[in-house]
Amino acid sequence: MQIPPASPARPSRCHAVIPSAGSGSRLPGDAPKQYRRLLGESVVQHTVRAILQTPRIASVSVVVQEGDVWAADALQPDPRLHLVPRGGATRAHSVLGGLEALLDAGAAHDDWALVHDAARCCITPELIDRLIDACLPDDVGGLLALPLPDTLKAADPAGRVAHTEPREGRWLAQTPQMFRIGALREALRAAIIVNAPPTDEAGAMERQGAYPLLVTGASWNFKITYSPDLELAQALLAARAGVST
Ligand SMILES: Nc1ccn([C@@H]2O[C@H](COP(=O)(O)OP(=O)(O)OP(=O)(O)O)[C@@H](O)[C@H]2O)c(=O)n1
Ligand SMILES: C[C@](O)(CO)[C@H](O)COP(=O)(O)O
Repeated sequence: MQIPPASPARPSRCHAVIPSAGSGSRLPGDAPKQYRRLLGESVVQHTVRAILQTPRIASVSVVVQEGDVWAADALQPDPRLHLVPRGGATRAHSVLGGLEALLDAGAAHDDWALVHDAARCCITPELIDRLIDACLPDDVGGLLALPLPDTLKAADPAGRVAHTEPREGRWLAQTPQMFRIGALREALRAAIIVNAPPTDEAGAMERQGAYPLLVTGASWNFKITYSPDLELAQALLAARAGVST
């Protein structure tokens, strides 16, 4: 991979990092969920297409496990797209592998990384632009997220309600999550070294004392996690494309 040089118009570039190295244990099948097919294309191909349709994204790194047998077939070649076989034990390890590959390829420490789950294939260029617009002028960066829409219950071990949690000020984290590459790499390294890999990039930054910006996302930017999510994603993508399923 080689990163194109920065230009005077765009001194800090935006790079997408797509962790695509998970096993999808909550959605068992012939292949990990990011390689399941929707409307004849892989989940990750739908994700990558939306990102490539965002002109401000300079490069897209899809992070896969070494020896991944599905990725090459699952993605259509594009000059801005790179396969990075540096997936790790957790999502945080995979993202760290992607950031290190970007730096090795010539990205600058103060370029931005937009980390986006391969499994959130209903993302749109408009949402990505919303995040970039909000974060570019910010010192820290931030993430797409949604204010909690429902009443929140805490469960006891018997599966009964222990109590109702307050929902004011609670948000559901989505992706992309946008931070400076150098700062995010240090934050992920620091968390991993003490065996506390966070489940998202904002979590790593929070451990460093930062306060990431919450930028309103969309309910349809959901993560494919369980089997019905595949059907929902297919229906949504089909409706957008004007085809029947
Ligand atoms: N070691 C890992 C684990 C996850 N991911 C990626 O992180 C994203 C979000 O993670 P999640 O939905 O939890 O995926 P999985 O870990 O694959 O699913 P599960 O937790 O059900 O096993 C997915 O695109 C997944 O491929 C990754 O790149 N490397
Ligand atoms: C990053 C994330 O999508 C934010 O909601 C999520 O945490 C990733 O999934 P995981 O199941 O926590 O690995």
